[in-house]
Amino acid sequence: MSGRALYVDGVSVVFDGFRALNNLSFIIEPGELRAVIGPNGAGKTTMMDVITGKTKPTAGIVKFGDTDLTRLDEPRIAMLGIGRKFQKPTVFDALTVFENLELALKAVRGPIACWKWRLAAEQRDRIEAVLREIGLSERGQDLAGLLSHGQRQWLEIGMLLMQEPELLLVDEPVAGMTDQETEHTAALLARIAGQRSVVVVEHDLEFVRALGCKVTVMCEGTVLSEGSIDHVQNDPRVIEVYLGR
Ligand SMILES: Nc1ncnc2c1ncn2[C@@H]1O[C@H](COP(=O)(O)OP(=O)(O)OP(=O)(O)O)[C@@H](O)[C@H]1O
Repeated sequence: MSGRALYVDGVSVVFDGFRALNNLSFIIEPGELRAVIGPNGAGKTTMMDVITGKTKPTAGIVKFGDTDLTRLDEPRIAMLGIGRKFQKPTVFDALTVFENLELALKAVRGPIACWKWRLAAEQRDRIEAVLREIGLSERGQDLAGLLSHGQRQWLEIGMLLMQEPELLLVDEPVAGMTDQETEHTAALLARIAGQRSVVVVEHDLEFVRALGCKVTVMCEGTVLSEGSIDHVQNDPRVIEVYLGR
């Protein structure tokens, strides 16, 4: 897999004297799937805000390949191929599943290109490929409003995939999902990583185990532990601040 690695090195974020991130460092390799866990207030959301340009670090380096992300604003970072999925899906209920994906494709093309927009065969194929990837091939012509909670989350992941991100940040994807939907989501994220890097922030440890990837444990704005799920679950420091409570 060619592609860019994400380097976060010595990053601190200080809000009114409070250190939300404190010398945070990690590397995400191209095509890697990584889970990030940690107690409330550990700095997970702030870490994603720094990568996407919503928050500027007080100190440290954030690079995507050779590009310094700290110098770019949010739209420029998105255009570089860094996508973010928030917890709450933002799909359009009154449109079909297919139309939602079509809209995500148009969003990439920009307003002028959309003016003359015609859905070429190539783009139709791309939408159908994403429908297969997210497991919604049978639901393409259904209104998004008819989807289950889990299916809506997968559709939103599909909408991000239409933009062909190189790095996808996913915030608590399985909150409120059934066990079966959770399993499906783990398989989906494991499948879509490889062609792109995927960072998943999640509290559900069974889901994290199902992802079968390296886990970073954050606490008080920094990395407390890193390794396989078995490694971090047996790390006494992790047990003390996170698992043992
Ligand atoms: N804009 C802000 N101004 C001041 N403090 C902030 C701001 N944003 C976050 N914080 C604080 O920074 C700390 C880290 O918050 P963050 O939301 O990144 O943690 P988290 O790990 O995502 O938590 P959770 O699991 O609850 O979502 C928290 O103590 C929070 O109150």
